[in-house]
Amino acid sequence: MTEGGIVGEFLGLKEGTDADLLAMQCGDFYEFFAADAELVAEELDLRVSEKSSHGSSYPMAGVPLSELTPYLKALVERGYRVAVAEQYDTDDGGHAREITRVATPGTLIETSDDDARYLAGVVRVAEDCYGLAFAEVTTGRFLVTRVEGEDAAARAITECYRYDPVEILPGPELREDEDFLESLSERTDAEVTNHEANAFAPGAATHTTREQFGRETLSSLDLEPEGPEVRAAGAVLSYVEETGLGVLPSMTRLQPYGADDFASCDVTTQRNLEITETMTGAGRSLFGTVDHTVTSAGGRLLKEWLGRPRRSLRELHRRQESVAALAERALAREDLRELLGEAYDLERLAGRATHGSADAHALLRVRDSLAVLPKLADLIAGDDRLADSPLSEIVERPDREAAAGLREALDEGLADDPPKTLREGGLIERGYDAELDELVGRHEEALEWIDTLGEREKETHGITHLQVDRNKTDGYYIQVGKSEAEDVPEKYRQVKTLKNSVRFTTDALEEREREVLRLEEQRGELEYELFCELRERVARRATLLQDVGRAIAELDTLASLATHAVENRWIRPELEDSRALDIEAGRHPVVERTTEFVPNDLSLTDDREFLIVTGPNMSGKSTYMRQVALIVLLAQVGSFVPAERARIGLVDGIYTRVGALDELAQGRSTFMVEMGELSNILHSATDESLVILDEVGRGTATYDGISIAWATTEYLHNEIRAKTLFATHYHELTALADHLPRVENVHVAVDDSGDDVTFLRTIREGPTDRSYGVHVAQLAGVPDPVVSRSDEVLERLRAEKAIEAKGGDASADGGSGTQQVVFDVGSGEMTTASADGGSEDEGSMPDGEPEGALDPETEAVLSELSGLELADVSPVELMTRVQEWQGRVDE
Ligand SMILES: Nc1ncnc2c1ncn2[C@@H]1O[C@H](COP(=O)(O)OP(=O)(O)OP(=O)(O)O)[C@@H](O)[C@H]1O
Repeated sequence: MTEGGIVGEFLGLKEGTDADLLAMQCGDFYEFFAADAELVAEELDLRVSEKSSHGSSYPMAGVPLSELTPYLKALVERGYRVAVAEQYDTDDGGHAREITRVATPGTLIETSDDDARYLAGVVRVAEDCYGLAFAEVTTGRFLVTRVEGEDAAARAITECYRYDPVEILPGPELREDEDFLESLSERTDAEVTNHEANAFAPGAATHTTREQFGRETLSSLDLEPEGPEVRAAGAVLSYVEETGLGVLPSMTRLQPYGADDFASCDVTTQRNLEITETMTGAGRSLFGTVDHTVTSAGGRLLKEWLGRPRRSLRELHRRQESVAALAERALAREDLRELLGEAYDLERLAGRATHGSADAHALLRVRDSLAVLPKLADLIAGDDRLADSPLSEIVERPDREAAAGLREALDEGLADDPPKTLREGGLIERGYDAELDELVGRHEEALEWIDTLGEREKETHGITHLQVDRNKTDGYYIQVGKSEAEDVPEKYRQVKTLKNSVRFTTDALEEREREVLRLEEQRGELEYELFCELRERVARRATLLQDVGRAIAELDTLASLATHAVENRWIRPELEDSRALDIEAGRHPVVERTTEFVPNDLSLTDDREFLIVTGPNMSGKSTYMRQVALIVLLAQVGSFVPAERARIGLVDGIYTRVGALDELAQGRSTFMVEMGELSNILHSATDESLVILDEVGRGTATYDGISIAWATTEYLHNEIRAKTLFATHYHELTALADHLPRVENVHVAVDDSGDDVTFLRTIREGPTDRSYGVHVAQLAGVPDPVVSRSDEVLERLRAEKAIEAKGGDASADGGSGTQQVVFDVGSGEMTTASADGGSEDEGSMPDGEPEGALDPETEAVLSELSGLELADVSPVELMTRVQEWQGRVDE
């Protein structure tokens, strides 16, 4: 022990670690001292006591050894890194402690959370080149990728969003990059940990990676030694090792993936399309709607698929074929799902076995899950339709012979109902090990001798009130009623007198007792040894468990897609390598679940690539566009889609600009966010992409907005040639269809033949000429006088086709410099003219003579008008203001 006593030892260990908290073993407890004790007590509601050590008193809080795990979990899940120091015996007969592990969010193997918990490493080797590694310590998954190009930083962040890591290790070069770190913290909830810089060094990282995955792995996977992804991987491995987890054996397979494998679906788009979470946090995401998986691994895989649409026709056809087969065979599908429900999370169990934290029940779960595989295979083989589908490949992929061998070994080795403890016997089945059987035989024999001793003694010595029993303090004893205590034979030695009875022992009983204890101990030890052998055998088969787990997850995901397709009348889309996008009677996969949905068509072809979608507020423009994006996404996941027919040319990416609810909360201007997203799309989209734009330009003054929307349309149409749907309230844009060959107008129809306006939710060809904004204002409860006045203003605007703003005096003394401003609603152009006849803008000059000097009220109105920030006022408020100004000027 160090000089400062136990607390001194604690503080010394604490100083040597960068963990936030230290749990130090002291006998049967893990103790936290000093500030750590107070913090832990506060977080976990523990009682704080005082510990005197070397003349001072320190706060102390502790948890029993066996209960550390839940506390550790709770602390790590709250974001703390917790070091654990274990006690060992020293040569001089005392105790000392050393830190054996640091539990962090990304290395928390004890999690009971079904979601994946990735630990990520990110390095930047150049402005336009990042390497990423994502490892899941609980399952052993280990993925690496490289992102390159002008937008590499944004794409690296998108990858992080996609895997949603719980802990991120940025390379040394990223630690000062505030923009990057800020984007990371906006996009993920991960803890950021600065792991030692050396671990990211090219040489060291390559060495670590080779040590872990094998010398030849890098070349066989086509990964460049010392490349960015290898550096990220090496750092992650070194961190896992340093935190003392020892789960490294479950990380057997390095899986590189590339940008070309997947259609791009960046963070913004995933959020806009509400794939795994909704923008407001309320309602259902796409995942929440289509998830019918019955295993947690299946749920994780489905989420991953939805976030990563594919581009390979082959892979998609394979998934579609499987979904189709399962959709057709309702009974077999239900049987399959029932079987899947019997499987546990094999990937996670593999992790626990390699980590050494699997108990006998965990191994039984491995056994039972492995037993599901042949049943799944039989079920698939027993149905022609399923047997002829790629589902057979999925169940044949894992090494079934090895799986059967391991299952048998577990079946033979493990007792059916083992205790929770590992060292007290009862774990191993009889017949598994001859030595154990012999020990158990002798143990049972000795117990039998003791069990029957009472009867024998009664008979031999004629004592009626006699029984043989055992307790902790006295061990085995013969208990005789007081009235007969005098009559016991000589060999009885008294050990204790109670009120009504006396306890005795004999040499023979003592000897048997010693034998029982010795045999119990030997049996416990041997069983533990045999159990550890079994557990190691399972650990050595981690890859097999991962394969079987993956097959089960895949079947579950495919069965889930099939179930949703059947229950919601989804159809199999035709996929092709073309630019076609043809959807008949398409529906929104989430909205259709809660609304009487009106289906709509979409047709994009080589000469019709860009649709301008107009229609009143609330008519369904956004829903229509999102539904198209979601149908394409689902098709590229391999799912069926909500439509009556769909022909889909694969896209290389889906890009959206929709809303910015959450960004607003973070204090950025809506317009800045909008333009940032637009800029990203214009840089990233290609002629094979699908672009969805909702109301671009709305966040700024009208003329700027129209101009930006106009130019964006031209650029997307002329330069990029992406398939685009663009919803707008700027009717001026509909004129673009006359100028740009592949632009067409569609609108969401309403019925206004009666007094009221009815939303028909139907998409029709051509532009709309009205926006019914005033009607929506009325629906929203805007007071009647404002609504009727708005109608009047609107009528006037329609009739005159121009808003005329009478100009004020340019000079303070009311001189001659008056101007007129005219916004021509038809052309969308604004013109101004000064009173001396000079035109400041190109365009038509308004008729009429300039007015003379203005009265003060009009001047006041004009000054308010010129000071008005259009972006800050809503249309309804604007109308109210105009109404007020008109009143003041008319007087
Ligand atoms: N095809 C449809 N069938 C049934 N309901 C629909 C359909 N399309 C949209 N809706 C419903 O209409 C409402 C308005 O839709 P949406 O938000 O898409 O309108 P919008 O035209 O984009 O509105 P705004 O221009 O004000 O943003 C939503 O509540 C949606 O559920």
